[in-house]
Amino acid sequence: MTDLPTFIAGLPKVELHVHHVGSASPRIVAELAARHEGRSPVPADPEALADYFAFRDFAHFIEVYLSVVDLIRDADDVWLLTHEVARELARQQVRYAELTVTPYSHVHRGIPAPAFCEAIEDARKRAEADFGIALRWCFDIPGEAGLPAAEQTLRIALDERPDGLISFGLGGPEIGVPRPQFKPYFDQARAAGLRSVPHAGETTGPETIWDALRELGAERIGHGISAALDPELMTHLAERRIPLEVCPTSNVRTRAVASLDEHPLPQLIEAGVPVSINSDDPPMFGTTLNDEYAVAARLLGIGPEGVAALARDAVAAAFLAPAEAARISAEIDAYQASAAR
Ligand SMILES: O=c1[nH]cnc2c1ncn2[C@@H]1O[C@H](CO)[C@@H](O)[C@H]1O
Repeated sequence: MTDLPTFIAGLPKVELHVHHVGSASPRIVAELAARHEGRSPVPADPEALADYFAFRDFAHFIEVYLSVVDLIRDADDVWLLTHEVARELARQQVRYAELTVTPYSHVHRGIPAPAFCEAIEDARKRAEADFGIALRWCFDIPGEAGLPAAEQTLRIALDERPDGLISFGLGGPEIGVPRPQFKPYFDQARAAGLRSVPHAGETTGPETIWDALRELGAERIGHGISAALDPELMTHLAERRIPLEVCPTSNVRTRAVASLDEHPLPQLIEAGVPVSINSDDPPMFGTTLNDEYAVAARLLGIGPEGVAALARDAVAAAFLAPAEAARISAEIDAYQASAAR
């Protein structure tokens, strides 16, 4: 049996909770910063960038995140970012990824919605041809921008409707951004066939998750880690098979959780809550999806068998067609069998 990091590196995976801009690697950020020389607080030097991605608290994280969003100024920047994010995911043997994109933030900075959607779609198709990875989009509302952003995100989703668009989300801070106010927008998105995947229970308690389920029709929950504080909620998630998109290192780096040893992932798994392991904003958190599987393995005390099971659980939680999900699961089975020899 190969060692666990090597096993994880070769394991076919899917990723369900990873942000477009949040995945801009130091190299891409440096390239974008150089393109718009001097008009950004974001350091172009990868070393200095590592220090720049050290967050005092969640609000500071959002502030830094938005400063990277400011680097993306035109459709070419969007294309470059998207194609490079796909390259990095494929390098980690990701076969399928649901990438969270925040169109409002880019349109708000002057990139027309049609040009933005054309750029992500073209990069998505090129990535499939170049790297063999299937990308789909979650369009999320930046919660800090409130109802005007909800309105525009819904408009872009319904008017542009890029082929890769499959879900509708809500990101940004939860504190001061109650979920029920977004119900009209999620109702319309779901009526149009988009799947509901809001963030909830990352920086606030279980009641935010209950709101996301009851008011926004959430089919999966972004993060959702505070469910561990509410046994009734964990039972509900387990019985209804509503998956949480857990991003362990993100929660520590944004200070949502004090340390990995205090991360509630083991309690969630113990309660039978469906969980997928994800990286969220990998370069910002100094991690990768492979690293997150290694963190989960350590927290759960599992080896290759358990890690392969986590990968299958993510496939089961994905908005994949059954045949495609079966194909990726079979690839995981074959890989696990060959690694065991
Ligand atoms: O871990 C996270 N939690 C919440 N929002 C996040 C996270 N990572 C990235 N964003 C993104 O930050 C944007 C700010 O406008 C939000 O749109 C959200 O998508």
